[in-house]
Amino acid sequence: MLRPDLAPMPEQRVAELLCVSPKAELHVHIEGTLEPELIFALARRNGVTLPYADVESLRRAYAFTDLQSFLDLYYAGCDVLRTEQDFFDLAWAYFQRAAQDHVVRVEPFFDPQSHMARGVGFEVFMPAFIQAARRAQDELGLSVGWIVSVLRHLPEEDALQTLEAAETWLDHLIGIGLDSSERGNPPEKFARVFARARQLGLHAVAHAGEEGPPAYVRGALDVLHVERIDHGVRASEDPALMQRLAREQVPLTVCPLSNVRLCVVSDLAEHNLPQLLDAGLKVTVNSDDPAYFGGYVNDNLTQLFAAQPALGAPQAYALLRNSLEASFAADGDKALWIAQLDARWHAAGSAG
Ligand code: HPA
Ligand SMILES: [Zn+2]
Repeated sequence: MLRPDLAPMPEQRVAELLCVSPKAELHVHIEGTLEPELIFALARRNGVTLPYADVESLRRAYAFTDLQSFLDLYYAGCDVLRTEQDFFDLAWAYFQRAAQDHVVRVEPFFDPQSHMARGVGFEVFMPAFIQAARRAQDELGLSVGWIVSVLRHLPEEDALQTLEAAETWLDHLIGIGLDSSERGNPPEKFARVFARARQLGLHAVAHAGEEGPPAYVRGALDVLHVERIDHGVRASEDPALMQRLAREQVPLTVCPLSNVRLCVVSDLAEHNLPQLLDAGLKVTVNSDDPAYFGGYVNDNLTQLFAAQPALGAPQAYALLRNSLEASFAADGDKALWIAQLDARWHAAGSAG
C-alpha cells in the first residue's frame, strides 16, 4: 500500500526511517546466516578441517556465478553444524543481528535434509531453534516462526520422510517451504508433500521465479497452493501472471542483494522491484543468505534505495507495511506492529 499523504522527504531521512522502522523478515535461511567467523569457530570446536586457511580466504570464495555455485558452498558450510549448541549459537547470533535492524518478526527457513544427510536430526537442531526463539522473544521482543524447507533437487519421497520427521515438532513450526536448485525441479514435483503439510495446518511458501521461469510461479500457486512466493522476480516476464499476482495480492519475498550476487540481475540499479511495486504487487524486501550475500535486511533496503532514484518515501512505507501484513503472525501482533510503524511515519511526516 502506498501512502500518498506522506510529505516529501530527503533521501537520507527515508534511509533512516527504513532502518529504524519495525519490519518483518520473511525470507532468510538460517544456514545462510552462518558467518565465516562462526564457520571457523565451530570447525575448531568440532575438530573439522576446512579447505580454507582463514576467514578472509573463505570470504574470497564467495564469488558466485549462479544459484548452484552458491548452493555448493552453502551446503559445504553447513558441515560445521554438528551439535545442539552449534545450532543454538547460529540462531541466537542471527536473532541478535536481526533485532539491530528493528526486525520484530522473522520467519526463518531451515533445511533439515542438509543436516540429516550428515546424521544430524531434528532432535539435535529443533531444541536449539526452539530455545533460541524463546530467548529472542524474551530478551529482544523478536517474534519467530520457523519454516521447515524441503530441498527440490532431491526426490519427493525424501521430502515426505522429512515432513514425517517434522510432525513431532509441529507446535514449533508455522510453515513449509521449497528451496535449493530451481531449474529442472518444478513445484509440481512436490504436490503430495505440500498437500500433506497443508493438511497438518502448515502455511505454504515456495521459492519460484528466481532462476526458474514464470511457469514455476504459476505451479507454486496452482499446485502447491502457496500463500507467498519467495523471490518471484521473473514474474515480470509474464504480464498475465503480473496481473494475477496484483489482483490476488500474493506477497513476493524479494531479496535484492541475493539477486545481484547470484547474477539474477546485473546490479541493484537494474533490479525490477520498482516495476513490481508499480504494478501493484505486494512486494517485501529480505536478505535470503546474508552471511553470503553481503548484507542483512536493512542493507538490502538502503542499498536498493540508494541505487534506485525512483524509490522514495511512499515505496519505503509500502515495503515495510507489506512485510508486516504478509507475515504469518497473529492478527493482533500484526495490528500492533503496523500501529508502531504508522506512529514512526506519522512523527516523521509532521516533522517535515
Ligand atoms: O536463494 C536461494 N534459492 C534457492 N535455495 C536456497 N537455499 C538457500 N538460499 C537459496
Ligand atoms: Zn532463499
